[in-house]
Amino acid sequence: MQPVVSVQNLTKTYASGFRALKGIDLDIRRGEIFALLGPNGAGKTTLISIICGIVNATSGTVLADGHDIVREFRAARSKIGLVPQELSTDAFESVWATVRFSRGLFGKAPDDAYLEQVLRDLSLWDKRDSKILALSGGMKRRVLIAKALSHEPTILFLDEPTAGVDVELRHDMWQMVHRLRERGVTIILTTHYIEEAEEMADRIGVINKGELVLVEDKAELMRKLGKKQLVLTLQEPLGSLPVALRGLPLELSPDGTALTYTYDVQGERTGIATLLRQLADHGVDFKDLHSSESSLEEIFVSLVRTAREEAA
Ligand SMILES: Nc1ncnc2c1ncn2[C@@H]1O[C@H](COP(=O)(O)OP(=O)(O)OP(=O)(O)O)[C@@H](O)[C@H]1O
Repeated sequence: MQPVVSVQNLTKTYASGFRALKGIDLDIRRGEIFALLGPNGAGKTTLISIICGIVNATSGTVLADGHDIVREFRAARSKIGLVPQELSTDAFESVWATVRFSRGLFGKAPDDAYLEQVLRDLSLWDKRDSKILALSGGMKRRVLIAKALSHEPTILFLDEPTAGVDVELRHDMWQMVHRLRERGVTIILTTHYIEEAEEMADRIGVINKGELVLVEDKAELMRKLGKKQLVLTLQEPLGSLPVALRGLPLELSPDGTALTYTYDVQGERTGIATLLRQLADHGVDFKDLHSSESSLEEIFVSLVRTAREEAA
């Protein structure tokens, strides 16, 4: 099946000379929920802003539902809904007027029944006559989503949808995303949160320093992320790892006082019992032991490293 969004060799260098995107190739499958994950400044917003026609690319091409986003801008844009991070709408208008106006901008014939359904799905129907100005932050976020859906897009971008929102809105948002997917809408969201990607996405792309370092099915990625570490603080510093222990996923800290053992949480055996036995056999005593899960940062570092090694 043809991808619904096709990004080829996309680069962006800002006027400052900063290279925000360094040759991105990415195909989004029709009907999937795709999460773009990356640390601050990785290039997520730049990438989706280019696809949505808000920022010009320096080079490369993007097709949205088969339309070139530059040569066939209107056709491409009409397929796309964008929920930005911040609200930039006329604060003095009512919710209803805002969504009707948004729909009109895309040249769509009025369809009040459709818009009513969108507002009801977002628990905004009761607020339809309220001025945006008078709404709470969470309600304003809902208006952003309603606006993005007003012209019945087939591709919906959500930029950091749940950053700073309360539990109820987060829950509603996730439900809405699943409902839209059932209707065949493709959803692309950016996030800092592994949990959010884990909860929602079919596939995950990791972007770092303007490069797409990995695109993978969620299940596969979660398997890779499922690493835990056991840190042992030693009684006596070690000059080096005993030879017999070198085959294990063990790392000695530079000062020789701690050993870090990395294991796969989803593996059948953690190997910890064997590790402890072998340490005892080789006279390595420890005074403290604690376990930790890999932090998002460590995951990124390890993913970047893996991607580089595979490319080499
Ligand atoms: N107009 C601009 N001029 C110069 N540099 C910019 C401009 N817009 C963004 N950048 C830089 O490009 C890089 C990528 O920014 P972008 O907003 O795409 O990142 P992001 O992954 O969305 O980050 P965040 O999660 O913080 O929103 C950042 O280092 C940012 O400072």
